Amino acid sequence: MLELNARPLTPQSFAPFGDVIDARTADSFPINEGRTQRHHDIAKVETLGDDARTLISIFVSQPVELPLEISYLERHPLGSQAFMPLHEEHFLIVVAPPGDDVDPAKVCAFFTDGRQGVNYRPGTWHAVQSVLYREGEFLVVDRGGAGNNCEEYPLEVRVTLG
Ligand SMILES: NC(=O)N[C@@H](O)C(=O)O
Ligand code: NI
Repeated sequence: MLELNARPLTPQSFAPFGDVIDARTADSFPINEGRTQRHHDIAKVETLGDDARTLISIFVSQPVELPLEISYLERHPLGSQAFMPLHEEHFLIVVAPPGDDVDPAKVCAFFTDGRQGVNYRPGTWHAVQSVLYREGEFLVVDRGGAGNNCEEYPLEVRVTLG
């Protein structure tokens, strides 16, 4: 069993896996006569393969128990997948870099601060959505279309916090 202690999510630490979606760290500029600040082009949505299209969905998730014990990671080779909390929910992230095999030494675990979302780039191995403490509601942007866009990799991981 791989044991990991989750650490705070930062754009730099998450860079090998995708983007952190956070108004506080994005480039922004005023629009709408100054009434709105546009936090611009925060994450790269990618949809690959036949009949690819972008999906917008909402996930309502029940909280996970801690320590989080998972038995597999998954990846979406044909598209990115973004999760943005709608009510400042905190969630756990377990990721490994894209590739056909997962090197346990490269598996990382993070926790978010409520203001952060993530966008997994295509092929990033990750645990399924794991909200902490209370039911969570997330806006999800990912890829629809032909082909298999969800592959699993068996891996036993236990994640603790703090
Ligand atoms: N299956 C699904 O839509 N969600 C997963 O990909 C996930 O990462 O939670
Ligand atoms: Ni996924």
